[in-house]
Amino acid sequence: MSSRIFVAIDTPDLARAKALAERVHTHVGGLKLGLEFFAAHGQAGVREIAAIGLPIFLDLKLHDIPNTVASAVQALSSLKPAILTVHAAGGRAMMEDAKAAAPPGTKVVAVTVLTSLDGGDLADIGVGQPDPHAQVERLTALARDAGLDGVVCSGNEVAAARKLWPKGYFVVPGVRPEGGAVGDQKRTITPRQALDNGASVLVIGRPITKAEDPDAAARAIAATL
Ligand SMILES: O=c1ccn([C@@H]2O[C@H](COP(=O)(O)O)[C@@H](O)[C@H]2O)c(=O)[nH]1
Repeated sequence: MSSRIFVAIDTPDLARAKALAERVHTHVGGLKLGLEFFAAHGQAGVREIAAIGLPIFLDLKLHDIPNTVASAVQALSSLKPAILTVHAAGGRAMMEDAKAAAPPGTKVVAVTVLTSLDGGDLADIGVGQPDPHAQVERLTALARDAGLDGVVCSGNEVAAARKLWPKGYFVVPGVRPEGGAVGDQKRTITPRQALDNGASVLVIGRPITKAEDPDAAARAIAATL
């Protein structure tokens, strides 16, 4: 079950990223690199982390017009990430073009509603339906119809999303061990509950990377699965 964990290596420090990845790599199934790391080290940095030998989840959350996103996906293709993210809010055509530009073997998944947002935040940005649950369902159906591989949502919505898309691939961040500090996350869930609700993979960052002993933290979480 530890193979269902992708650790979010969120740091702009390449040496620290490598050290963290090396420490946890035998206890997890993959490594997630996002904006913080990519802005600092680009494709060369991704290749260095990929050399450790685990699948790479490139979480760049692309969101632009279809032509720009498709070109960006094409420019990233030689990295052959296992998973690549776009924002579902970019619309159907953007998602269709992103998938068409991705290399075979890369799962393109759409972020529905960020796990750091709640209903109040959705109202602030003018989402007509300020209920994260309903918005996740709406964007899951759109991503499915656009031919993507799956979506990113919180563990609170994943059961409903999977009902709409039984064969979808569901990536769940905002995961916290029982009693863990939530930080900026607003829609959290425990690792066990997320899997029970239908997550395909879990994204876990700070509960592992900020722990005094990251490998012990990863092992302890894996033991709850
Ligand atoms: O809705 C989303 C989409 C992506 N993320 C990313 O997952 C990790 C979570 O890190 P934690 O330290 O476990 O909170 C982080 O890299 C986010 O960019 C997300 O949290 N929510």
